[in-house]
Amino acid sequence: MSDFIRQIPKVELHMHVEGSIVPSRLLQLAEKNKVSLPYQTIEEVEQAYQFDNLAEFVDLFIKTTEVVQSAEDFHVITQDYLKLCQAENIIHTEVFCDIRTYVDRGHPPEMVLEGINAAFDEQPDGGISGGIIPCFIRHLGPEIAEQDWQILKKHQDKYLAIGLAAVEQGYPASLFKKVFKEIHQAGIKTVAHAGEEGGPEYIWSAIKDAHVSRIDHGVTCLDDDDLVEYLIKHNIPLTVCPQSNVKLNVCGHMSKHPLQDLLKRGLNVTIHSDDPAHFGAFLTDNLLLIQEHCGVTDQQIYDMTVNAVHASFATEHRKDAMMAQLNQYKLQYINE
Ligand SMILES: Nc1ncnc2[nH]cnc12
Ligand SMILES: [Zn+2]
Repeated sequence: MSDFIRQIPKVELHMHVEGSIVPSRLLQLAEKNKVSLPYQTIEEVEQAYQFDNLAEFVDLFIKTTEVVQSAEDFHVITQDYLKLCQAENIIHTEVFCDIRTYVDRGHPPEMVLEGINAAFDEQPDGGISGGIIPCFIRHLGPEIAEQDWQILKKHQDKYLAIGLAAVEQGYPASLFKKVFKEIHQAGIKTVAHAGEEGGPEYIWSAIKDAHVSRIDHGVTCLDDDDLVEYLIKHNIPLTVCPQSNVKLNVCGHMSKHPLQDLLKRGLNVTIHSDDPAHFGAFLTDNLLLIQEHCGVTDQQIYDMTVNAVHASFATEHRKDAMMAQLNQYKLQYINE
């Protein structure tokens, strides 16, 4: 069964690029850039990656981003990540980043956008496709998001969409209504983390106030039948990250994850890794874990991958090519 998961072409839509920095690269960048970290060995880094909740995680996440200090560093971490994608047969990936953390440290925003894009640009024809989704850091509030938008406005050819991430509780998308209206009017697609720790009202707000094409996480939608109905009617994808939900105490053990309930209700679910290095599970691991602990079948894995192709911001032409690749696996494994 797991051969199917390892071999099927995959699509990643919810992955924060600094969350893919493996401990060895983290330590190497810290040494190169003379950043003093509270851990010296790979084991110490791994031990530090234990979290009680999202706020605690976001705090550590932002601290570890200090090791990334140049476009070349972003280039290298994205190259590392794309190599892992190749090994997992991830054929398309849309990576989150934020510019604010770096702008506040005196770096130009181009450092982030151009560093990451340089790695995508090196992909050969027919190689891994994708791009960047810069996110506002919601706990910094709407004024900072507006400043970020003024920067991002000038670089519209360098990203696929704009997102909203970081500490959710107390920071609904409604606070960012004005800036998201401007972004929407500029014809730029949006996504937002919602319903990770926050309740259904955060998801409603992401839909109504941030005009999102996808909800990142969205697992708490099950607490509101009207919301579930709305998400189904409008076919709004939920980019669900099972291992992240376990590691950040959203759902307890993986066997308690609400994934099968989301699927039974007929929601448009896709599966992703969020911060794979921090949570110890890249995309393939997440798929293996849900198969083992949530009873997810190969057919469900296939269907969620098809959902991810359609939920992506790839061109229609690229989506057709991805579907052609996926269909081969359908014939091989599902129709047998
Ligand atoms: N799981 C997550 N939720 C919100 N913001 C994040 N930034 C990195 N990982 C995140
Ligand atoms: Zn996330």
